[in-house]
Amino acid sequence: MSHAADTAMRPLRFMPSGPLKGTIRVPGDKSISHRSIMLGALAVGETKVTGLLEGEDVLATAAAMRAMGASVERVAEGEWRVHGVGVGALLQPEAPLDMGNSGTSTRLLMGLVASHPISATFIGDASLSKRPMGRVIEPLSQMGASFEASEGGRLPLILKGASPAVPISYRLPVASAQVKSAVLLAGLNTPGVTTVLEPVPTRDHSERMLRGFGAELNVEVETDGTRVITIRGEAELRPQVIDVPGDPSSAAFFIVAALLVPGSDVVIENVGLNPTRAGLIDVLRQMGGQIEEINAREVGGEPVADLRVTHSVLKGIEVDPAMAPSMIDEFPALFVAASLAEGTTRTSGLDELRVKESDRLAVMATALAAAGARIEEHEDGLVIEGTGGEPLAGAENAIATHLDHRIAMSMAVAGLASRDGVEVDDTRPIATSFPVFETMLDGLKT
Ligand SMILES: O=C(O)C1=C[C@@H](OP(=O)(O)O)[C@@H](O)[C@H](O)C1
Ligand SMILES: C=C(OP(=O)(O)O)C(=O)O
Repeated sequence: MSHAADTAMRPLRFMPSGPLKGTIRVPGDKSISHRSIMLGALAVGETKVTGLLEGEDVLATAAAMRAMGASVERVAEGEWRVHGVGVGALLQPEAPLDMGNSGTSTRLLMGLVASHPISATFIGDASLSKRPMGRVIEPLSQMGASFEASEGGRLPLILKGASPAVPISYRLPVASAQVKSAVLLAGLNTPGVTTVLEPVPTRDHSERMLRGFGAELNVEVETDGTRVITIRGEAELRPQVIDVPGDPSSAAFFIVAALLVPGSDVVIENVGLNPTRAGLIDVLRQMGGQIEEINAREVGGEPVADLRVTHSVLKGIEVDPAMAPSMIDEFPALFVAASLAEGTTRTSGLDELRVKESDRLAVMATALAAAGARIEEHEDGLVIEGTGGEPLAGAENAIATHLDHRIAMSMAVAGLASRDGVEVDDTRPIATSFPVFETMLDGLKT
């Protein structure tokens, strides 16, 4: 599964482009795709999924669920069938579960295994093996699971599930949908009621989908805004028909590209606009970006619209740190937009960016500076002095992407908005979340 292990690095130079024009439809949402397979694998009967993202991260989840007894089959492009084993009936995987580059697969599956009477070894690529798993080891240990992890709570790790697991009430110490989801998924096969207290709201796909599959899940909001999420265990999940909306995190690269490249006019169809995911669009509008929502509707229980994006002169702003969870994966793309805005853009409260596929603050600061942007790196954010719409100079040497798909795609967009182009050292990681990125980009060039 680890693309990086079996092929050579694939560098590519992204050259300045003329106006981007046309209509595209980005692939399915990665978070919803993972959860469709996981929950389908726990429901008895056939779950039908259309619009599934066929990126490496989601394929890692599919392989893991197969290794634990579910049938997960591709019928046609984006169209999948999952036959589940039922909550409580996951099988002991015979080989280590290879999570590739995917934090979501790892942390959510750790939650599932933690309350089943099985053990599993989790392995991943060089990037994933640096990421902190202590944040899920802690609550899952409280529920009775045991762990043998590598130094600092990292992969490879062996997890032995608890049977029965113990229901807990857990206050999230970090704003993380992955930690929240790990505890809720462990709660599915735990007798009694498991509670997660979420002081800062994060993406709520797990809550929506668990309820959709028939779990007894409730959310109450306390006066200080804390969300209290309860799930009753030993649930019986019913198979579903799911149409996965387009991924706003993938759309982000084309939104920013269309705003930055003069003369652009692009329609991106079927973009998921769940408010816990749509922060980038709000911020870009505050900066003066013209992003129009057309044909707002619901797809798969999520708000969706087509977005028409036209070239705009952006203005630097101070980004409210409270927006961070609703655009956590979009900051690399925002930093590119800010590099061409008029004036200063300040971001803060972004410590979490340091523990993604790469340290996204340090890596983007270095990458954009190399491409001619004016950047200051702070402990929890970047301050960017924009060019006022002038293209960036571009980068002579290849940009180091550190096995991080979002760095590669963001710097590809920086290349489009530059004078001499930007070379990224390795485009392979793009296939983790957006395998058709380059083809789609080429299709918009005029
Ligand atoms: O739950 C999810 O599907 C995700 C949650 C976020 O991670 P954190 O929970 O670490 O913030 C996000 O960065 C990731 O791409 C997907
Ligand atoms: C952080 C990301 O994913 P994950 O945590 O699943 O690796 C991402 O897609 O930007």
